[in-house]
Amino acid sequence: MGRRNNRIVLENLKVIDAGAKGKAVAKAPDGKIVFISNAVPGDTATVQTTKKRKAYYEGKAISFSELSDKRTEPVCQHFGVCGGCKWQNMGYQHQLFYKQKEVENNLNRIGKIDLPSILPILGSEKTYFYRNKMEFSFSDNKWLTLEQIQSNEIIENRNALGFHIPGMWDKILDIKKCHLQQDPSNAIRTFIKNKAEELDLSFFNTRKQEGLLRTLMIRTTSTNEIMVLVQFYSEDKTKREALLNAVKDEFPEITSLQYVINSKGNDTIYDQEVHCFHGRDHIFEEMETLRFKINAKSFYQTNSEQAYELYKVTRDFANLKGDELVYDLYTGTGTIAQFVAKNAKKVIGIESVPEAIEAAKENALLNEVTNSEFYVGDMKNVFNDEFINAHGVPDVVITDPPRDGMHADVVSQLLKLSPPKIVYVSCNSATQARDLALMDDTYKVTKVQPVDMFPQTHHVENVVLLEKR
Ligand SMILES: C[S@@+](CC[C@H](N)C(=O)[O-])C[C@H]1O[C@@H](n2cnc3c(N)ncnc32)[C@H](O)[C@@H]1O
Repeated sequence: MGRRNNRIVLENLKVIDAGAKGKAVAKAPDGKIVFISNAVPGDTATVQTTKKRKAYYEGKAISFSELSDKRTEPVCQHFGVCGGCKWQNMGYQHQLFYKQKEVENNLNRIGKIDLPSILPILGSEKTYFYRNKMEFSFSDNKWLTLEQIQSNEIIENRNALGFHIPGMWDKILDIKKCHLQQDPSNAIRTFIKNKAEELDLSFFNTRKQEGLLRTLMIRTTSTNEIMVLVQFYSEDKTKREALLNAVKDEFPEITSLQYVINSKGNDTIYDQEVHCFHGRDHIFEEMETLRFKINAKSFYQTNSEQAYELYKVTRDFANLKGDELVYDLYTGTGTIAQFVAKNAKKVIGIESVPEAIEAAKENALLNEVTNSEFYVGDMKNVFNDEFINAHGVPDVVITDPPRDGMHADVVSQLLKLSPPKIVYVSCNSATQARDLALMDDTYKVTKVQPVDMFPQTHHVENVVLLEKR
């Protein structure tokens, strides 16, 4: 162990695993665990620590004496600076291995429950260009790389259109090409940046809260529809129209060109009026025989192809016969509810975002799904005895909570109702494991299927079937 700049340098650590938040894992000579960014299991790395805690260190690999055979060349020029695809330097089969392992570890270590053998993770056919939604920020305070700073070159144009540097709210990495969204996403972003500069539209400065252009959202669908939304800080009709007309003329394939004027302190558009500049105010995504109308504020799973795989697993696990009352908790825009509706007597979706419930109802009408109902509210308040008395005791519950998992009151209510089957879809197997442990006396886990929705990242979805003991 050596010391440099008051930080500990740990030399020649063998990286043995990939851990939480996608960090590589090694053991320090003093026995503590070291979580390392920028390394791959199988590497031998010298690590500079950035954080020291009682049981572990956090740090960054600064050199390697041995490179892992699990490594692969990252395709993206922004890898290592952009926080988006931290596992791009690891082969996809190895990414899948560590995702599967994370699910197994969480269910075993946190859940401490009897498990069936966990089904092999469903990998994604597309490992790049799989996202249907990207959001970029404009900034007049571009992040400079170490090379740019060291070159002493005077950089006059500090405009950027890209992503926040991890942990830095006011620094934006100027993205040249992102490998996550299909064409023409990159072409649209590049055109908008260049055109904005040509037309002299100022880029936002978050600290000073100045500048005209704030954010850009691009949504694409598997049916090749495109939505583009530009967020401005203030109204300058001449400049706004000049930019949006140029975008419309350059990309006639855009289905929906919209804008927002948002002068408040943060970028979220959810409390803002969205104006349609050209085309429709929505696009359509399709899944099997269903069509989903998506507007600028709608939630839709960001990997459409893998969402279809996830929903198929959910439907298989539910194994509906047609006479069941199904509850779809945390229904979002009601996509799972509508996906399983034709196999059920009735489906009831509950969700806290009112706009999502409006969209769920609209999509159900559009899809002629007549046996679904949707209700809005916080789950722990809505999913109560009064609601059950009014709507009936479920035969099957599908639950797909956010990363925090289910509120303890929701778990208690599930146990009280104890439907024969619960299908638990989760984007965080650690909180899922916690909830499964709470239900273990009443429910046996009979199937577990991890699904990869986000290649090149450590994130993994997991579907579990619980059957009443
Ligand atoms: C992981 S998403 C699932 C969405 C949906 N099942 C789908 O596949 O598109 C979780 C959903 O839970 C909703 N949500 C979060 N907290 C909630 C709460 N306390 N009560 C009800 N819904 C909540 C979110 O708005 C989000 O739509």
